[in-house]
Amino acid sequence: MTKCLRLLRHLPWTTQLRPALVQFQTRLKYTQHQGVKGIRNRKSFFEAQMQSGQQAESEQETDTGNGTDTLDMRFLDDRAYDEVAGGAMRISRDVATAQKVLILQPYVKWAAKRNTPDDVKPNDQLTEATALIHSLPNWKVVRGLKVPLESLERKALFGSGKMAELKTLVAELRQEQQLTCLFVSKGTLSFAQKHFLEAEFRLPVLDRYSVVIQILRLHATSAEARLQVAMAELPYIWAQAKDASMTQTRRQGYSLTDLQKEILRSRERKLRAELDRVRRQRQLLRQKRKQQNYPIAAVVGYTNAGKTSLIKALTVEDSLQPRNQLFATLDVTAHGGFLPCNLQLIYMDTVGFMSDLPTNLFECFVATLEDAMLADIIIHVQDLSHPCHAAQSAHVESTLRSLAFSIAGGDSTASHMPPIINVYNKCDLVPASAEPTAAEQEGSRRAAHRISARALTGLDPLLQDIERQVLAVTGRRKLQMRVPNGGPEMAWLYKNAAVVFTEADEKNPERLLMQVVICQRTLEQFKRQFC
Ligand SMILES: Nc1nc2c(ncn2[C@@H]2O[C@H](COP(=O)(O)OP(=O)(O)OP(=O)(O)O)[C@@H](O)[C@H]2O)c(=O)[nH]1
Ligand SMILES: [Mg+2]
Repeated sequence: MTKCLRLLRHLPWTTQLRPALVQFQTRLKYTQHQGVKGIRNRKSFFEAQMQSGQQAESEQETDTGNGTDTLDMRFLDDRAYDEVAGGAMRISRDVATAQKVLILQPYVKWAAKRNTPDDVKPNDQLTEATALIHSLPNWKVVRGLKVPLESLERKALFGSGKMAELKTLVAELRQEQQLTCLFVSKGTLSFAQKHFLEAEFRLPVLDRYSVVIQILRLHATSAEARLQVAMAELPYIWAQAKDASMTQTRRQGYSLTDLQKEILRSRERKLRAELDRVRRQRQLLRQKRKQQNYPIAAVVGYTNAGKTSLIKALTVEDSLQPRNQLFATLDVTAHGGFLPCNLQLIYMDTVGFMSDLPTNLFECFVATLEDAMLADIIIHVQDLSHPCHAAQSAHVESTLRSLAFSIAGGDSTASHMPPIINVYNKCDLVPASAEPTAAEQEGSRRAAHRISARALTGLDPLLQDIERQVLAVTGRRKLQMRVPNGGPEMAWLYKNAAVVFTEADEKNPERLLMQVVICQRTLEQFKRQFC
């Protein structure tokens, strides 16, 4: 069986062949939370290593416990905290509650007239706001409106004429369609703005921060993701409370008592302690992967660009479920795949980025994104069919740069970014004959692979490029070696290097020609042992 597999892998690597291969290969997945599942048939080996690693860590650091599986999550379910959070976010933790939403997309009139490719138009903002609401089950958009404004900072947000118009509309929608809340699609509304609008409309008013938190709460199923989302809620609550106390709204309903402040502080302390534990756990896993010497490719990109779909296409991993929802992936998971040269590679799936969100919302996910920044290469997946493609990729690139900067401890000279491979996904949705858009012109300057993760097109050249970059960055080389046929050298190379192909030596039938991909360290080991 193993021989058969090897033979199969020596055949040219084509997308058509891949599904057939998959039936034979046991592709296993590693996740932070379910323990390490390793790659190919090395699961038990990797798990044994993990256990010994965990033991070593708990021997060294007795206060760290036994990893994320034993995280104490009970404190997350805290009614007193939920009340405080609900007061700030205007929405309960219960995501199952049906909501009928009116979306108001405010935009600054003069800014909307600018016409650079990186500018997101109000129409596109409204589409993104609608997608946010549709990411929550049982939430329906009753109507979406763009509202031109002079500035987004006024306390009333809208002028008096606009306000009267909106009030009439809200009253109508309440009667006809049982409207339950308003979503003002702006990063955060100040407490004063929210309070004022709620008094006028007599309905709860949500901003982007609170809607995104609600989506994250829904999609966070693993222990780590739940901790991170819980942490992401706190800066928002503190900011709202600070704003409320400045506007002296004790009488108006939202200010924190000393007891509530203590509830928040103690929750923050516990969350920090648990997240530190998660971080150490991640570092340990990174070390293990380094020891295993598997090259790692982090797949990053704007939310819904198709990161999970691409990994699924490259690894043919059945368990991966791409979903047409924003922030579908909240856990960094690793998936084993093969490069054309037969080298095993780990693809890391990551949480998607989104613009117009306060940075502290994503600060909590930095620990997971660190994995991406410390990978050997980054694959930046972009949705070419999206009208704001250029703005989205510019946002991802600048976030990556600032992540690299913060990981380097704020030292710009030390900040390091792995090589980036740009991938334009969803090409099946872009008419081939269409005039090149601004985004595409931008792309031709930056050399990107045009693929469709759904239609499985363009993947072979992409894999070739990934291979080229991985070999270069990890110092691996392709070598032709002549070894005794069936000898220990051959077995050693199969075990420790990636064998691209083998063929009998025509001049000497007792010898075998092996093309292998090998790193310098492994080559030295080989020489020590056999030469
Ligand atoms: N038409 C088309 N749809 C695609 C393609 N790739 C992905 N999709 C769809 O786009 C949606 C999002 O795909 P995902 O792979 O979940 O995107 P993601 O980047 O992982 O999203 P998040 O995890 O939410 O950040 C799904 O409905 C996919 O089926 C493609 O090449 N063509
Ligand atoms: Mg995903």
